[in-house]
Amino acid sequence: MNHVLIVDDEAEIRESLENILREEGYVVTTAATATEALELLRDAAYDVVLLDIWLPDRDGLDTLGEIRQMESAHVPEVVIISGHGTIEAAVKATKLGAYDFLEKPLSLARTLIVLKNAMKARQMREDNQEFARQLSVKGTVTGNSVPMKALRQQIKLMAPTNGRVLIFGESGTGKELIGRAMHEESLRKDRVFVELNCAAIPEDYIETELFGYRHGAGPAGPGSPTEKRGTFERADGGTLFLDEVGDMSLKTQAKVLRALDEQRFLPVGASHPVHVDVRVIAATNKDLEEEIARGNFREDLFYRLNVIPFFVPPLRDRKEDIPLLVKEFLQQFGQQYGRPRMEMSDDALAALKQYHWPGNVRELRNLVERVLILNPKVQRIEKKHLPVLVFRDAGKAAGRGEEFATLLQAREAYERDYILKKLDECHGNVSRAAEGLGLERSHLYRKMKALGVSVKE
Ligand SMILES: Nc1ncnc2c1ncn2[C@@H]1O[C@H](COP(=O)(O)OP(=O)(O)OP(=O)(O)O)[C@@H](O)[C@H]1O
Repeated sequence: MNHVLIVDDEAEIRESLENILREEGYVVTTAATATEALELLRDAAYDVVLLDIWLPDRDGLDTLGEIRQMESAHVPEVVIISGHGTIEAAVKATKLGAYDFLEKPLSLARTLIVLKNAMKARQMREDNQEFARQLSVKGTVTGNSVPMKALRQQIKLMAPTNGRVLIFGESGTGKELIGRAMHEESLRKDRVFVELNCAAIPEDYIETELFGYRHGAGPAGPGSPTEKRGTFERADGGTLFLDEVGDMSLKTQAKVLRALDEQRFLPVGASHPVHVDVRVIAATNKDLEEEIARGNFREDLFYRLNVIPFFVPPLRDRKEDIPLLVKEFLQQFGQQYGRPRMEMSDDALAALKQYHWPGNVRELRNLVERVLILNPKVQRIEKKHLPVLVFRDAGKAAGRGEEFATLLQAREAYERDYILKKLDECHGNVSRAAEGLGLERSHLYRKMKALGVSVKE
């Protein structure tokens, strides 16, 4: 929670701010233009953006608008920097959602205070989102296809036991939802459900995330606490959901194995072990047996986690679930956006069944939300309201070409294809694909999620 992006065309301001903020312990990146800034924001998560309202290439308010429209989990707080004569615009910007504004020449004291408060606001928003997410995902596992009915039965049967479950399935198929459903039907339902996505965390941090640290042995940063409880400790008495478990290093796997066997572990820098009572539910989109053969995953850990295997098929193999899922999402978002009784035409549903859904149910859910937002006056969603992407599989037969409405759409489609191609070359190995693309593995992972790309088994 300390990543700042400074966007200003004056090199002097960029450099002096960068030096000061670095000294204060922030991680700082700079950009001279709005285009450069938007590019950076699409590739990595920032907490606060200090945005000059007067930039050579783009209007500051437009840029602010674009930032606010980014995928919600990544939207940073924006602090506007304004010069003389642009205060009015800065005030307007705060009305449009900017957190605050700073006036040039910058006062060091005020800049630091505003930045600190913006960081706090960003943290609070994240906590609230997590809380809202926890409430909103309490839904049921929807679907009337044979495999989904079987899965629901399996959940009922296994939930009350303490057995470890390993859930296999592509990204976005509903593995976490199934993990939560298991928790809610278990004897631990009144205790916590803690999720850790092993692929979204840089390798260096996984151990401290899992086991926590003591006596200041954690990563340094402004206001970093001297100790932190890891996910194992926070999940005590409840369920720990380890997502993308195949993405842990062999070293971390050895520690997890020991923690599972002994139900105790040593936080980094601690001298005494912590005892816990945790039920672990793990999930993976990789073929772990193949990873074992390649020497990337420990066989003993695999058997420890895989007491009861669950297989969630990709959405393209159970397209009969689409109408029910759409109905459920229309109801969810209809309620959220104050538009009850939303529906979708049979034509549109048929078109959705033509598409191959590489991002699975997550992609379908995102699509329903996007269509709802982009068509504020519509109560019945027709085929013409669906994004072009859906028609790509059906090609010209559907009467829509490869036209994209915006540059962003075209770019996303291109990025998506390129990432898929790289992943294919690397046999679905995200780490190697990231290397080939010149990205951090965790960045590629976030990008894949945003673009609805999943690794094929
Ligand atoms: N059967 C379902 N019924 C209702 N909603 C679903 C279903 N499956 C998935 N979803 C929704 O789709 C989204 C993605 O699901 P989830 O996060 O559980 O997938 P995942 O397989 O864990 O993905 P990843 O591997 O990328 O973490 C969530 O919003 C979830 O609520």
